[in-house]
Amino acid sequence: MVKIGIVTISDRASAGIYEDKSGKEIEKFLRENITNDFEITYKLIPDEFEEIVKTLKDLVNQKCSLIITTGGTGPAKRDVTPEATREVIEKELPGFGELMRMHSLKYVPTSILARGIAGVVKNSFILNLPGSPKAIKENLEAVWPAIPYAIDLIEGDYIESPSSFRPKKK
Ligand SMILES: Nc1ncnc2c1ncn2[C@@H]1O[C@H](COP(=O)(O)OP(=O)(O)OP(=O)(O)O)[C@@H](O)[C@H]1O
Ligand SMILES: Nc1nc2c(c(=O)[nH]1)N[C@H]1C(S)=C(S)[C@@H](COP(=O)(O)O)O[C@H]1N2
Repeated sequence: MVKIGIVTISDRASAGIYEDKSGKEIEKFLRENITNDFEITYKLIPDEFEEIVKTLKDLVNQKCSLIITTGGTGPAKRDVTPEATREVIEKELPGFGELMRMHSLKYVPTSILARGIAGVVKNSFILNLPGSPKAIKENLEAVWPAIPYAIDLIEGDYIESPSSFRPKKK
């Protein structure tokens, strides 16, 4: 079974001030784009560096092949998701952040403020998305096609997804 972690990082959603719509948007996207069975571990935490690091490490140790975070990627004082992610990953994959920002400019000029990164550690691929619910699909539609193959390369679970791309083996 494919294991996936969804981590919503939001002071206000984690305090119950508003409902976490962004985590639900990630789940919706995955259900629409993955055709084999998968199970989701969901976490809702505040913008606290140590808590983010611990949550990501726990999901890596639980062998989640894909871990998607939402929130805490901007320039505000409490936005520390990229820093916490960098603390956990072994290799950064800069193309994902570059493409997400380039693609998001079509939707909103302030997408230049997002600092989300992607990277790999052990058999896990970690991706940061912005916090706004509408940003989820806008970013995932750009980078999703390369994610299942990236997970193949780190020997994670095999994700079946007609909307993804795998280079043909020679
Ligand atoms: N998980 C979420 N669910 C629903 N709406 C969200 C979520 N995260 C962010 N938003 C919305 O997107 C807007 C911009 O996101 P941003 O990450 O700046 O929120 P924020 O103000 O930093 O949230 P917080 O204080 O909870 O960390 C927020 O004002 C909020 O309306
Ligand atoms: N596609 C897309 N990207 C987006 C947005 C959006 O609405 N759509 N919001 C932007 C805004 S306003 C901010 S501040 C940054 C960082 O958001 P975060 O701090 O919630 O992670 O993401 C940006 N990227």
